[in-house]
Amino acid sequence: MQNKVSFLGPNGTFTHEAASTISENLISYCSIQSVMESVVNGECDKGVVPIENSIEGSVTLTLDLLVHKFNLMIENEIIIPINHNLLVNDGVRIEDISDVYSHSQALAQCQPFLEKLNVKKHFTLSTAAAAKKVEGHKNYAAIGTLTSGKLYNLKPLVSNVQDNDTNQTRFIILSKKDHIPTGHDKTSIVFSLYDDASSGALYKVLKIFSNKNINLSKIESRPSKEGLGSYIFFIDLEGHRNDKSISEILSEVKEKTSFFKILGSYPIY
Ligand SMILES: O=C(O)C(=O)Cc1ccccc1
Repeated sequence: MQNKVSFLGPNGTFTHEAASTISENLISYCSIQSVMESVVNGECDKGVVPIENSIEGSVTLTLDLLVHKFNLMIENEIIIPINHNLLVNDGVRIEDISDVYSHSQALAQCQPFLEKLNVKKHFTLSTAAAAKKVEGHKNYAAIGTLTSGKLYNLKPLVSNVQDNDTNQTRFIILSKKDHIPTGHDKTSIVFSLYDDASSGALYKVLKIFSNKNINLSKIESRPSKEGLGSYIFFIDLEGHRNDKSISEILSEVKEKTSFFKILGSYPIY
């Protein structure tokens, strides 16, 4: 069947909720990497993965895989509010809980609540994988969506356990191609500098954007994995890579950097 969309599953994850807003033809994969693989090998036309959360910041695995492992393009983005629930089996009281399972981002977003609970924390590949694991264990709880609670026979013992009421996550839709220009787009790029240690090296690249009045909506650095002090920079800039002015700017950035990759142009959400 055409237009299959993969997502970080199993059913009941936040990514499932995000992916449901764009398609009914969804296929669940158990890891971010396997979602990306499904698009590369043509099993699916698009894949949805989380990339950034308003409390916890970037999903670094997604960034690293896009830079180092897969040549995929960001075709669009989806932002949804995130409410976490402490999910338990029927009859379980808060004092029964010794272990809490969830995705690393979810555990981090609920840090103050979990500290008060004083429980052991365990990472799973997704929040719904945690709910699945907890089903039937009276001393375990999961952090996740109400949907995953329903799917895996758990009840929300406490709702809205995240650190902040305005918790949002940005998901990206990955494809082999990015989006055609719409007039209201942004472009995600990643690059590294010839010499991280030389003074003004990053400034010289950023100046290319500012000279042409191009607004940057995100800048973030990650280790290049080649040694301490060596970084790669992720930048989101306003405009589409097919706009003449943006394409000239990107060529200039490419010339002045030792590594350069366009992750895609797509509509601003
Ligand atoms: O595990 C999930 O449900 C996901 O979709 C990843 C995630 C985890 C926590 C917040 C947002 C997305």
